[in-house]
Amino acid sequence: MSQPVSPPPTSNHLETVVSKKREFSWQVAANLFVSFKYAWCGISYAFQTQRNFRIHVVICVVALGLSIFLRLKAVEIAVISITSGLVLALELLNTAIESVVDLTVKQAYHELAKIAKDCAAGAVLISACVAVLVAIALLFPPLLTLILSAF
Ligand SMILES: Nc1ncnc2c1ncn2[C@@H]1O[C@H](COP(=O)(O)OP(=O)(O)OP(=O)(O)O)[C@@H](O)[C@H]1O
Repeated sequence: MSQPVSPPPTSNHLETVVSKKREFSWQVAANLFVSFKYAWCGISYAFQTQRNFRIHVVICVVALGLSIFLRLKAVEIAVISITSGLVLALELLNTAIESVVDLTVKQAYHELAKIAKDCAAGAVLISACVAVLVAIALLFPPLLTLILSAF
């Protein structure tokens, strides 16, 4: 049994949505500086409320600090920065998705809410595993050399 599907939007409908300058938004940032302020609010919220985000921030700072201390090549520091930044960015998106899901279903159980949250958490997990592998591959050899040279 096929489910009823709504017809695709007409080009006229799309023009209406696009031309009305985000009429569904409660507020739109007035300028670039205000946009940065809201972005910082999001980062600050995640840091205060998400234990995993705090852990990832600490690990990223340690990894970047070590890569500078161990005088890694610029390209290696860039790779560690990219993988670290990806973890933090996905953690923020995970928090955003959690909030939207909670806003939508509140405390009710819904299979689609579970899929959305589980997939968002999975994205963070994959990026974190890749970041750890990259950090081990790039930091471990010079770290081992440094430790062995101390004895
Ligand atoms: N409304 C819901 N309906 C169905 N399952 C839910 C719902 N809310 C949460 N869950 C399940 O509980 C799990 C944990 O929910 P939570 O909101 O803490 O997300 P989380 O991704 O684990 O959070 P964090 O990233 O902070 O650890 C989700 O991954 C999901 O499997």
